[in-house]
Amino acid sequence: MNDLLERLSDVLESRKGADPGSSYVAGLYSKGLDAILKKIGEEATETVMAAKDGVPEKIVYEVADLWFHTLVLLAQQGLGPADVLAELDRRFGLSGLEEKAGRGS
Ligand SMILES: N=c1c2ncn([C@@H]3O[C@H](COP(=O)(O)OP(=O)(O)OP(=O)(O)O)[C@@H](O)[C@H]3O)c2ncn1[C@@H]1O[C@H](COP(=O)(O)O)[C@@H](O)[C@H]1O
Repeated sequence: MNDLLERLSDVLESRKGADPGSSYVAGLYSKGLDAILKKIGEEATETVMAAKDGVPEKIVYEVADLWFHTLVLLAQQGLGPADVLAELDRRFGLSGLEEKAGRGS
């Protein structure tokens, strides 16, 4: 589970240059950055609507779609989940909460 984002990211990387008709991700890459950004906008809106509905399963489903499409964006930009996790880790370290949680050195 811990390395799921990395494994998924590897799959997204492997779709680069693949036949656009062979996979959803390859098709999205072939449409370009604007198409990826449009999907992120749509999934963000669907997440908002799910939260307004207040159905937990719907929220999880839509957030998964949103996370997935942001991972596609990162891959398309030559980035990956490790870059985002490093930034979150940096902020967590800055907050001082890391030491309180017993993780600090
Ligand atoms: N996790 C996902 C994943 N989450 C969501 N989606 C796709 O994202 C789209 C979500 O868009 P919508 O909800 O708007 O549904 P839609 O109307 O079908 O969307 P469009 O086709 O119109 O864009 C759907 O087509 C989903 O199939 C995903 N497609 C792929 N993955 C993962 O990515 C890997 C590679 O996928 P392929 O490139 O398809 O092999 C797979 O092994 C999966 O693990």
